[in-house]
Amino acid sequence: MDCMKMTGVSKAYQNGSEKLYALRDVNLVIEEGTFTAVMGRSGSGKTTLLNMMGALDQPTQGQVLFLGKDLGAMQEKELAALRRREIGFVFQKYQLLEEYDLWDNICVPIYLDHREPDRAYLEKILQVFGLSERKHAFPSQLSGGQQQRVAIARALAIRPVLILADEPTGNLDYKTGQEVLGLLRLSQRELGRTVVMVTHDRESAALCDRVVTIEDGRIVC
Ligand SMILES: Nc1ncnc2c1ncn2[C@@H]1O[C@H](COP(=O)(O)OP(=O)(O)OP(=O)(O)O)[C@@H](O)[C@H]1O
Repeated sequence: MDCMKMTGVSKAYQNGSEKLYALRDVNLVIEEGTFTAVMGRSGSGKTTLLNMMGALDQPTQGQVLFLGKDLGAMQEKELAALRRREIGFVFQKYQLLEEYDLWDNICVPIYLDHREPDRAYLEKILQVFGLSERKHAFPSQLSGGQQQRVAIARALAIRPVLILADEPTGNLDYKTGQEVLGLLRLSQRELGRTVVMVTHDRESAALCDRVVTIEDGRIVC
């Protein structure tokens, strides 16, 4: 099944009397269980595309289907539930909560959904991610690479269908970035998640099943 299907998606901003297109007539299918890289220059529309996929933003034209459901036809409440349950987000700047320890950080999306964490599953993720010993550390006590691993663990905690990662290795050195990429790859291969990742790095993109390149809001290949 298609995880995501975009048809004729455009996003326009009114800039005075001019219209600025962040996305233009994008047609894109992301199949379930695949790892896709999104590349393009600064300002080409990568984040806008990811935000559309994550139901964080709505197109001004066109249709976005997630698992066959039309996001444009859903109420904000349903969209919020979908973001909480089906989509894991990973950002360049980790976005962990400083006042919570590692364990609580990864449980936040579960608490927000008023569910009980599946301890055994989360312990397993932490073990695979090499974080078991640091469960009670606070974000400020962790390295950048460790913080990004926590962010991926948090994204996986809800067992999402889709993981959206916006330059997840952007703040990391080469080796740590490769480790983080490896964990995203593992999430896809071993856990069957669909991953879409924005990256500026050709080498990282080469590890993906597919590379989508955007130029000036259009998909060029
Ligand atoms: N809220 C907004 N209002 C007006 N223009 C916007 C808004 N958000 C984005 N844009 C414009 O849309 C275009 C695409 O932005 P987007 O953030 O998607 O680019 P990007 O490829 O992710 O860039 P970067 O690599 O620098 O993060 C840019 O020209 C940007 O200035």
